[in-house]
Amino acid sequence: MPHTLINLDSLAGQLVVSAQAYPGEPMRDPRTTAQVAASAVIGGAAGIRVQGIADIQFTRAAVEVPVIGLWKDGHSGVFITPTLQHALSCASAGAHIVAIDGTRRPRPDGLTLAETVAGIHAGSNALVMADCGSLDDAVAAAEAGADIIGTTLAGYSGERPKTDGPDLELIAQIAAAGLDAPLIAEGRIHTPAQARAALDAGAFAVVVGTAITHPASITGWFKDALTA
Ligand SMILES: CC(=O)N[C@H](C=O)[C@@H](O)[C@H](O)[C@H](O)COP(=O)(O)O
Repeated sequence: MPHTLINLDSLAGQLVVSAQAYPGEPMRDPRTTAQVAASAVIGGAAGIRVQGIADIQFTRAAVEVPVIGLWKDGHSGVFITPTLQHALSCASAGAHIVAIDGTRRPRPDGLTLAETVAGIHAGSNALVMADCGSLDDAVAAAEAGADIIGTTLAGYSGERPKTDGPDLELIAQIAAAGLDAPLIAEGRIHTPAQARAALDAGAFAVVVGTAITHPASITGWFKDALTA
């Protein structure tokens, strides 16, 4: 099956908005996710990233832009779309791009990253975004056939420090490596200036989540500023 339903050129230099509410939160409803996603598109998002099968389905129905889908299962280790079956479910739900753990850690189903990417390409028409946590991850993920490299797990997989803002050093390192797959900067991009800096560091596109779509966190930032 071809995995070319979308043209990645539409994301070049653009903003992708991640809309995710966490288990138990008031906004944890796929209809809400889709409404937030549609609002982000009105504001100029060229793509949307959402978590969960129902969220992918509702969001696909609500927006015309490419949808990056993932399935978080667990909270530690390999938890972003951890197995091939999780990934194929995301693709079946309508994700144009399936985001998966792209680190070099062992996967719960025992498959290698290359086998997982090949399985997604063979079993769906989705592209694969490898969520990486280091330069070594990114090099390995590109070699494994990932269509897109993300810095999503920088600061979360133990290989890189958890920087206050985006890990611009890593973004620059991966961009300089000249990998075959485009690089999407993701993780702790909290201001428009940081988004710009990520592009300037060599990213192909930028994902912003919390700073646009997570009101509890944003409210906390303001509250902390008032009480500090
Ligand atoms: C590490 C992890 O689980 N990242 C998740 C991946 O989908 C999300 O919780 C993040 O919100 C997303 O990556 C966007 O990043 P930020 O919210 O920092 O802009």
